[in-house]
Amino acid sequence: MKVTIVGAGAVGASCAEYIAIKNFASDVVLVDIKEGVAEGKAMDLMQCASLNGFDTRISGATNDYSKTAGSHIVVITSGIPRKPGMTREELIGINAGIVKSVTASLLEHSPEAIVIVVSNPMDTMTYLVHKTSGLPKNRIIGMGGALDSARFRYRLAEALGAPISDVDGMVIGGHSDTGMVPLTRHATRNSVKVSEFLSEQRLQEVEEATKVGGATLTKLLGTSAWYAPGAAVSALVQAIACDQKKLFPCSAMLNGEYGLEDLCIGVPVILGRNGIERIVEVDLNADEKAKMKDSAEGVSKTNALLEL
Ligand SMILES: NC(=O)C1=CN([C@@H]2O[C@H](COP(=O)(O)OP(=O)(O)OC[C@H]3O[C@@H](n4cnc5c(N)ncnc54)[C@H](O)[C@@H]3O)[C@@H](O)[C@H]2O)C=CC1
Ligand SMILES: O=C([O-])CC(=O)C(=O)O
Repeated sequence: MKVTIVGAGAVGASCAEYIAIKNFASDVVLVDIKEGVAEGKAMDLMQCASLNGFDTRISGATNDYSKTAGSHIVVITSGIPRKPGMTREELIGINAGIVKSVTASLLEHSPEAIVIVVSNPMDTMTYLVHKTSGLPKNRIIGMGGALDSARFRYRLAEALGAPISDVDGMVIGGHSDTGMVPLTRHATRNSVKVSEFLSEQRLQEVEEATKVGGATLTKLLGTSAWYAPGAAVSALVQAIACDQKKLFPCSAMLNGEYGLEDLCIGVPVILGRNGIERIVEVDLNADEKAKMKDSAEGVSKTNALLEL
């Protein structure tokens, strides 16, 4: 199983590290436009192999896509991250051009690959890959909901005073500061609804902290986060590589599901060797449906800025 990651920056390198540590892929290729960076990070990571006990071969290439040929899964993390005070949507001007050209180069050498899009604004970048690549929709997956859900579980566990392993919860909708839809009504602590433990007000605070999870870290770090994003991407890669049939919220092209059409937005999907093997339609109440509709309007507004 060969995995290529374009963008050997913070998220790309973190993703490569988690994939290697989980030891399920034979090869990981890092590609970056900055001379020597991908080669250097690959060498540094390979020098962890004997210490961390993995056999995955990690190599790097400066803009040479011939090294990526025959990849089963390709991950796009190339592009600029936001700075404190910015929204993800403000990155569209620079990142759209990068994502479009990187996708074309990747598919030239790996026409059968499944594409995972990470660069922001992620839902719109995923839509761009759909509109420009001609790939079937099961093979284009946007990563956002897996990360947002991990942050939701972190905030729920904090509020509950419970271990994170006790908590289950999911975030759907757009991967933006205002567009996320945490499904609090469905969240549980070891099968017991979290509303049995937490007040309505505390749950609202958890939802708000979840939605601005990326912005909170960007303010603290001066750039956006990379450990949990890298871990979230590696979980999606593993689900596909190992045909796990795991359920994750991912940005998927919708054709009527959730009453939405012609946009990519976070919804629960089953991931296996064919990429998105099924979109799962959760029964939403009126409030959740309204939030999902608002979120979709926001994503569509950003999509309209693309020059397709
Ligand atoms: N979807 C999600 O949940 C998340 C998305 N992101 C997004 O991921 C992207 C990457 O973030 P970081 O890794 O923190 O940024 P970074 O700046 O550390 O790394 C980006 C890398 O992309 C490279 N790059 C730029 N243009 C390229 C091109 N044409 N070809 C190959 N490489 C190119 C840069 O040289 C750099 O090394 C950002 O757009 C960020 O907003 C970050 C975290 C989570
Ligand atoms: O916040 C950002 O810009 C990066 C990102 O998407 C996240 O960490 O959720």
